[in-house]
Amino acid sequence: MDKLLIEGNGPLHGDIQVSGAKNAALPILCAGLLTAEDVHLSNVPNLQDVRTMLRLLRQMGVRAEQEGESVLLNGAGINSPEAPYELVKTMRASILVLGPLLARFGEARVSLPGGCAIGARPVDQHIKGLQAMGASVTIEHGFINARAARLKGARIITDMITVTGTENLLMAATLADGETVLENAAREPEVSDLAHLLVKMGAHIEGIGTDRLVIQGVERLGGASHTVVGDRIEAGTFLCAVAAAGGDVTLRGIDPTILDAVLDKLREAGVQIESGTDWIRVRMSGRPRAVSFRTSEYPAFPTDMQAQFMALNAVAEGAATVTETIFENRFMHVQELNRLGANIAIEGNTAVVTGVPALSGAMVMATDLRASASLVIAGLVAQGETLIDRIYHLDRGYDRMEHKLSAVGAKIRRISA
Ligand SMILES: CC(=O)N[C@H]1[C@@H](OP(=O)(O)OP(=O)(O)OC[C@H]2O[C@@H](n3ccc(=O)[nH]c3=O)[C@H](O)[C@@H]2O)O[C@H](CO)[C@@H](O)[C@@H]1O
Ligand SMILES: C=C(OP(=O)(O)O)C(=O)O
Repeated sequence: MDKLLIEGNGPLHGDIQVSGAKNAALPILCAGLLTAEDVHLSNVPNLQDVRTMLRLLRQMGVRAEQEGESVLLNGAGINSPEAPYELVKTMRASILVLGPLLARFGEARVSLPGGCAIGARPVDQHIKGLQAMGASVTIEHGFINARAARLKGARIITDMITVTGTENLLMAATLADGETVLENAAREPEVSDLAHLLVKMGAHIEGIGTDRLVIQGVERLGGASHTVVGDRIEAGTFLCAVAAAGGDVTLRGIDPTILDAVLDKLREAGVQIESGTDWIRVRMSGRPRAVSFRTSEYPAFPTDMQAQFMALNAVAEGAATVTETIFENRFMHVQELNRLGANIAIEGNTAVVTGVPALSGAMVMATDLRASASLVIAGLVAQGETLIDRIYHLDRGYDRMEHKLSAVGAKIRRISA
């Protein structure tokens, strides 16, 4: 199993190219299931989750050619509308094949994703929405079996805001008979990016970027070309790294307006931010100030940035509270940060972080994707060496992170077992 070895090494300087967003690329790859024509994608990040999704699509009979950050999909030859447990268990986003398969082929068989380190993460709202559209759904032997000769438009109000739930129902609705209204829809930029691709494929969608999506179903969708939006969470992670370690770094390939809540908190922490249409420059000297926040749905502060800000608060001046409202178990990084000398106490869904002047390197274990990122940030500022085990979590969602950080002066290297 690969590990990352980091030596705390002072400020970071230079440029970093941000990759395409994992959470946009995964639903967008699934949209390739909705058509028999070619879908050309660019800015697809080089991630384990993308490789897993391509494997899953190929197994169903999709032709998927990948060259660098471009992917060409063709779903003319799909012969098996099924997502097996072996792939779903490694990547929960596999559930995103359910809506497109059912809408285009009238049937789908998708392994139920299990819980994961950050919470139980049920998919009841995906199922409820498809049932409202006339699907018959049974759950047997760990699989969701869904059937519908043709889905029918419906008005669907999900019990909570769900990102992949909105994406699954949106994709299903594009080929349904009649109008679907998705109330309480997720407004995350990655949902909008998917919707923009669907429109290019011939879908009729109104309300993109709002919490009410209105979709007029069409008989079929065609091919399209699309560039995946930049990854705001990857960008946010590098911003936190500079905020903690100090330095002057410009991130390229990222729209700053989709990071408003994160940039606000960084400014509050004392970080200097400048930005243009597709870049963000971050400058920091001295110790950050601790910042309190609570996670919430977009456009508020993202849960996927909570762990990285916890690492930043760990070395900040003062104390702050961090409240996690999206997932019931997303504080697994706290124990590991404390192994590095942080002072963090958990009270229910709130963590109280009292900043310390310095962390000290140690052996730590990554427990999930963003927990891994928080340990990398902590390792960059800790005195001495930090060895992070189980970085397969990091590889799911970061494109060559150690290369990008080395290029701006970090002492970080992968140790392959
Ligand atoms: C691939 C992808 O895009 N992953 C993102 C997506 O995950 P994901 O789409 O899985 O997260 P959701 O938005 O669905 O989850 C939000 C909350 O709703 C609950 N819930 C959700 C669906 C459902 O049917 N029933 C239910 O109870 C979840 O357990 C969670 O507590 O949004 C999360 C919240 O921004 C991010 O952290 C993930 O990075
Ligand atoms: C929780 C995340 O991803 P996933 O939904 O793929 O597990 C994440 O990107 O932080």
